[in-house]
Amino acid sequence: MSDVNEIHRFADTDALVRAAAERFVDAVVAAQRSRGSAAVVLTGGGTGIALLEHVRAHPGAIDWSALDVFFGDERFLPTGDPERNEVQAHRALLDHVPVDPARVHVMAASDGAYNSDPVTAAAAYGEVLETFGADRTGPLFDVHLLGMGGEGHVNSLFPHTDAVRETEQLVVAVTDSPKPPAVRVTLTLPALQSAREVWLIVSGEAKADAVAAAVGGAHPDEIPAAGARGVDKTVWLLDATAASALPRS
Ligand SMILES: O=C(O)[C@H](O)[C@@H](O)[C@H](O)[C@H](O)COP(=O)(O)O
Repeated sequence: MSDVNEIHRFADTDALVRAAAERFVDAVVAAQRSRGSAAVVLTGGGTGIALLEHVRAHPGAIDWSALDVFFGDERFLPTGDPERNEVQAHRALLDHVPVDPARVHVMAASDGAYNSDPVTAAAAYGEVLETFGADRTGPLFDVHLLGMGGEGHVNSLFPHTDAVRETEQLVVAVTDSPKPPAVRVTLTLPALQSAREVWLIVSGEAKADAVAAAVGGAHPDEIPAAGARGVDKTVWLLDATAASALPRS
């Protein structure tokens, strides 16, 4: 796991999303060229979905048939609910590109296979990751995208919760998320730390203090984003306001 934070600042949210999307296309293409295929983890939230919309308009040379798509967290809601992260990701990008549906690994819906039980749904997604990892050499994912909340949450890992303290399981259920909806399924810090590169794409003044705390090495129990570290790289992509509490250098 790399201790180095790479920090990139952009004038505003539009410039941030555009740059993050271009970087995402380049990273996918590079992984496909060097390893034959790429594995990415998508995130919900404003910047994460805006990035996908930009990739849809500017897909570069991505080979959609050689891409595995995972989700960092999911809002445990019925199939097709517009608040589900995978539904938003499909609308923003996945419905519009020739991705292999068998390689889009969605988390179960609350009316799906697991009898409305998020714990079983989380365990099932953990098995999906284990099976995927068993066939792969090197880190599980090439890029794990993340947004971040004002109190430093990433995926559905909120401060001072069992989920952020998880050290064994790759996926857990959350039943009392402070950000609605309350019930969610989320990748844990050990899963995040199984990505070659973790990218935190953050915009807005309300997040500036948490950005500075995470970059400054806060404890993940206080600021979960501080535990979001890639094997090779941790990349912060920030707009000017989100970067405003960082030291100038
Ligand atoms: O399901 C979700 O809501 C997320 O995956 C969550 O972790 C999100 O990425 C952050 O809350 C940032 O969201 P914004 O970019 O909208 O602030």
